Amino acid sequence: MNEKVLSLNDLTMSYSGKTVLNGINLDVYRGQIIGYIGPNGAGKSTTLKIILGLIEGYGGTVEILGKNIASNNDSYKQKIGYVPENAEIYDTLTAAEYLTFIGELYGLERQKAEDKALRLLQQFDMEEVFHARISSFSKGMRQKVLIISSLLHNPDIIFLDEPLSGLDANSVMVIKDMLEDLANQGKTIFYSSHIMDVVEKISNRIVLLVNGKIAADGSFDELKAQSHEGSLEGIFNQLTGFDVHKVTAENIVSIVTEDGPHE
Ligand SMILES: Nc1ncnc2c1ncn2[C@@H]1O[C@H](COP(=O)(O)OP(=O)(O)OP(=O)(O)O)[C@@H](O)[C@H]1O
Repeated sequence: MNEKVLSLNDLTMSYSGKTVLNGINLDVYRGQIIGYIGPNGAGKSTTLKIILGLIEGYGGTVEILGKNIASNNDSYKQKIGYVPENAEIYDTLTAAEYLTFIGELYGLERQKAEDKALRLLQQFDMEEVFHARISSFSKGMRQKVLIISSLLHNPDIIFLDEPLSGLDANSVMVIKDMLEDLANQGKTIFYSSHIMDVVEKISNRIVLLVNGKIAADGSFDELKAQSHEGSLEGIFNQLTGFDVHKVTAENIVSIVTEDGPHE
């Protein structure tokens, strides 16, 4: 498990002169579950999109399984899975069509992709909608389809951007256990989310990004020992210098209610 699978070296990114990533250095090892957290706009999705080859014009290097992703060989993409935060999902397709299509893109044979997709959907009690259009699905059902689509090709590294969005409590438990099992099998999980109690539970390493720089990196216990806060939520608030939640909440309520009840 000491194999380095991902290496970010002095990663930088700017949009129209505004620095978004300001020199990220990070080595990730096989079997790790990285909780990648940070305030809104910190640069988490940007990091993921660069690693996935979706954004160009960045500075520094990204190595996946020892190869620089810029060396214009896309074969590394076969080894990674991605659950994006906002997915373009082809609404007019059925779950069967969509998942088979994605499976084929990743190099699976059509029949194999379809069969695997159905068996995975069955695990979420969704086999009845295998041939229904995705446009008729609830938010949670779509999310399950997305998660399945990222796993069909048995990737080595899985990137998840807010993957539990819309999932009910039972499904959340399944996904949490599934991620742990995958990591135990040597898969590497890169997990970005704002749901601190889940990140705290599933990650064996937490990386906090603030203003495009890594502000903390360690296990939950290590971060806890450094900050003397009892929860990841508390650590997050402390390390991001946010201590005005009560005042902000009071301000919001006072603005909302300032004119009394609406007649
Ligand atoms: N295509 C773009 N053009 C211009 N600015 C962008 C673009 N994409 C992202 N940004 C800016 O880069 C910064 C980082 O965005 P990013 O989506 O990486 O943050 P994040 O940490 O994922 O935030 P969130 O927690 O809200 O999802 C933000 O200020 C955002 O406005």
